[in-house]
Amino acid sequence: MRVGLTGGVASGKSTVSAILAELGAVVIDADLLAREVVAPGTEGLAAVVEELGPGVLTPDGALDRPKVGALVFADPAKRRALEAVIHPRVRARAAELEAAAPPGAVVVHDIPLLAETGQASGFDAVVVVDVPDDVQVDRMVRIRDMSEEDARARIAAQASREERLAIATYVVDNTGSLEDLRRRVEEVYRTIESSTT
Ligand SMILES: CC(C)(COP(=O)(O)OP(=O)(O)OC[C@H]1O[C@@H](n2cnc3c(N)ncnc32)[C@H](O)[C@@H]1O)[C@@H](O)C(=O)NCCC(=O)NCCS
Ligand SMILES: Nc1ncnc2c1ncn2[C@@H]1O[C@H](COP(=O)(O)OP(=O)(O)OP(=O)(O)O)[C@@H](O)[C@H]1O
Repeated sequence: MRVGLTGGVASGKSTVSAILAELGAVVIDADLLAREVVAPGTEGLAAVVEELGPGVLTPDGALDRPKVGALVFADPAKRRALEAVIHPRVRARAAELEAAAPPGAVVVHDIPLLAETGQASGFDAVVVVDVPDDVQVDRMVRIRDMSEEDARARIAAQASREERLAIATYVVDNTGSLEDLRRRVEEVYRTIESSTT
């Protein structure tokens, strides 16, 4: 069983995937892989430098993530260039991890840009974590200390709430408490598990 998990920035995907992992799913996290493939010393990092220039490195040779974020969320062409380096490498690594999952596992792919990259049809089910834009902004500003402008730029780089809901098999509303979220995720997981038997 292959499940896609998505949602806008700061909607609660990582929180949902942590609950799904506790419930027994094998979770493959695209954001984590997107860091691995540009770790210091990788050919992925060299390819990013080729595209965006050496100014995107910190003095110790790592990707300067805040700097790259400021660059690519203000310039769609640069964002696409970065994605063209990172996405194929993330997909290859995700496929390797999936191949190593135990037989019969529920494999959850946590992919922020699942709707944007047209991957929905490749999954048996798609779970969308849904909150209004203002809740995303509030969580980025309050918890992550981002400016409202940066938060809105990231949202603007993503599919709309409606575009994501259109590909959902299951919608997980995350406007309530963390306890509400856990209850809903357990309910969805039970339904997914029972659909595999
Ligand atoms: C621009 C980068 C360096 C900023 O790093 P930073 O540590 O601030 O953010 P992080 O990687 O943890 O991403 C946090 C969230 O930002 C959003 N986001 C990231 N990349 C993108 C993008 N290309 N388009 C739209 N939203 C994005 C997602 O909601 C993601 O969950 C980084 O996000 C990146 O390398 N992005 C390009 C790769 C990509 O598309 N990743 C997303 C899934 S593979
Ligand atoms: N129901 C909730 N109530 C209060 N805070 C929440 C709730 N759900 C998530 N959060 C908090 O909001 C923040 C964003 O959640 P999380 O990191 O799970 O989102 P995400 O979608 O994975 O983000 P990103 O797109 O940046 O990877 C976290 O600090 C998380 O603890």
